Order: sequence, then C-alpha cells, then structure tokens
Amino acid sequence: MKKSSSILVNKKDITTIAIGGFDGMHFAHQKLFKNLGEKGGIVSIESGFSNLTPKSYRQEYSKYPIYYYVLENIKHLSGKEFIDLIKEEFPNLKKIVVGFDFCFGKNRKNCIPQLKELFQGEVVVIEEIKVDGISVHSRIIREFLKDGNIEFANKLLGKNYKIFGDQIKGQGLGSKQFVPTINLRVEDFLLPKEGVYATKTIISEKKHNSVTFLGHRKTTDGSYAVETHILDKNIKNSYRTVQVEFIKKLRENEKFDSFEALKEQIQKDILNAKNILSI
Ligand SMILES: Cc1cc2nc3c(=O)[nH]c(=O)nc-3n(C[C@H](O)[C@H](O)[C@H](O)COP(=O)(O)O)c2cc1C
Ligand SMILES: Nc1ncnc2c1ncn2[C@@H]1O[C@H](COP(=O)(O)OP(=O)(O)OP(=O)(O)O)[C@@H](O)[C@H]1O
Repeated sequence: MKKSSSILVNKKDITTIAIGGFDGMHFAHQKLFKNLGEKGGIVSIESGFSNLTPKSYRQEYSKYPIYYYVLENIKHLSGKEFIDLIKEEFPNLKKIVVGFDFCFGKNRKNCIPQLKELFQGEVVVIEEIKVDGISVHSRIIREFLKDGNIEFANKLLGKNYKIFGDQIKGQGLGSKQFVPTINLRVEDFLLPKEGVYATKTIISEKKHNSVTFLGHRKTTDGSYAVETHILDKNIKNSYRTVQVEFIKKLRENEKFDSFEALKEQIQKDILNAKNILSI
C-alpha cells in the first residue's frame, strides 16, 4: 500500500485542489485530477462509508497528495466557514477543481454558484462524465459490483476493481479435496456478489492469474469465504497481505450434491478463467 504523500508535501506549496469524497478514485475523479497541474492536491472528505478505496488505500491511484477531512467534524460549517477553512489550510490556493454536482457546507446547501461567490480564485467545473451513457459515481459502481457486473464496474472505475485481504487459515480441505486456495479475511472493502470470478492476485508485488470464490461455502461448512486459487503457480507459503483484482464473473455460487461434483465444476471454472485471462 502506498503511504499518503500528503505528509511529504506542505499545504503551503499547494496552489490547486480538487474537492470531493473520492471513494473509488474512479474515471470521473481522474478527469478532475487532470486539471490539477504541477502544485495540485486532493481534498478528500471522509464520510466513513468509503469501501471501494477505503481511506488508506486511495493514494495508490494518484500522484497528488491527498489531504483527508472527516465529514463528521466539518458538516456543521456553513458554506463560508468551509471555504474559509480551506483558504486557511491552503494559504496559497489559486484554483479549485470540482465536478458539476459538487455541493458543500451544512446540509449541502451551497453548490457551484456559491463556490464561485465565496472563493476569489479560479473555479474549474468539470461537466458530467458518463461511460456508455451512465454517469460515473461511486454509488453506481457499488451497485454494479453488488450485482456481479465486474466488467461494467471496471469500465466506470477506469481500472480493475481491487481488494486487499490478509491470509487466514481455511478448513484445510482445499488442497486435499479440491484445489489449493489462499483464504482471505477482507475488511473495509465492498465484496462483489457471491460467485466465482476470473481474477488477478498480487502477492509480494507479483501478479498471478487466478480464480476466486466469494460466498457461503454451501457445499462444505456453509461459512462465508474469500478464496483464491492461483492458476500458474503452486502456492505453498503463507502471505500476509494479498490483493485481488476482479476481471469477470464466471458463475453463481452453488450447492453441489457431492465433493466430486464441486471438484468437477472447479476444474471447469479453471478452464473458463484461463480462457478469459488468455492463458
Ligand atoms: C474456483 C472455486 C469455485 C468454488 N465454488 C464453490 C461453489 O460453487 N460452492 C461452494 O459451496 N463452494 C465453492 N468453492 C469453495 C470450496 O467449497 C472450498 O474451496 C473448499 O471448501 C475448501 O475450503 P478451504 O480452502 O477452507 O479448505 C469454490 C472454490 C473454488 C476455488
Ligand atoms: N460523473 C462525474 N462527472 C463529473 N464530476 C464528477 C462525477 N462524479 C463525481 N464528480 C466530482 O468528483 C468530486 C468527488 O465527488 P464524489 O466523491 O461525490 O464522487 P461520486 O462518485 O459522485 O460519489 P457518490 O456516488 O458517493 O456521490 C466532486 O467534485 C464531484 O462533483
């Protein structure tokens, strides 16, 4: 995980900021960042509900330093008080970049006209960014992920959806009965719909082709699991943090009548995943 570079860049050196929540650091967010120029920074207002790129995972997706503000601590501020705070925090601020729907201050009562009124510098407003006719927003991306529509979620993100997890001990059944898997505990990230996915798994900075199962193991112990099987390598070691990038959903989670039937299906999943990942 990349550490926030905001600790390295003094706020006094920032002349342009983009303001928003920025969960996902998606395609439209990236369009805003393109207007930041040389001395840009990102002001991220933390709602506490970010689960596409939880706070400490956001810096990986931008070269600009991210400065976090907790919504709970600032939501009582009037529009003027919020802008005054921003001006105080960034004393050399010349330009603010926001999207078409940006609103701020108590009860989000202030929007673009008030921003232009209250901030004396330049205000750049990015028009609505759509992909295939759909407006790009974190909340829309979450819905596609919950639906298992990874391909469209990735399109709106402008990259593959990625989660981080810590390896945990599984049932010990995988390598004996089925295929070896890395079992993960995932916190803070939104998990896509239950099912089987073609994925890429990053271990110690190396990316491997993989197939990942998410869901209740209806065929074995019934408990919820996130399990990744690496396709091109036999993984024996244990690893602390593992990253999984989702590429495409292969099928729904199913209950099989026997371990043999599940094993047969897993072999089909592996072939399908290889096909999708072109290996
Ligand atoms: C590609 C793949 C597909 C899977 N599909 C299902 C499934 O449809 N239903 C199910 O109950 N378990 C499924 N599993 C989970 C297995 O039940 C699980 O890997 C097995 O119980 C071993 O668990 P362990 O790693 O904790 O030992 C799948 C696992 C993999 C790797
Ligand atoms: N589709 C878009 N087109 C242009 N600007 C956008 C778009 N989506 C977000 N922005 C801008 O990006 C900044 C960050 O916004 P925000 O974090 O609310 O993103 P969001 O994806 O709309 O999130 P949510 O779905 O939670 O409302 C804001 O300035 C916002 O106006």
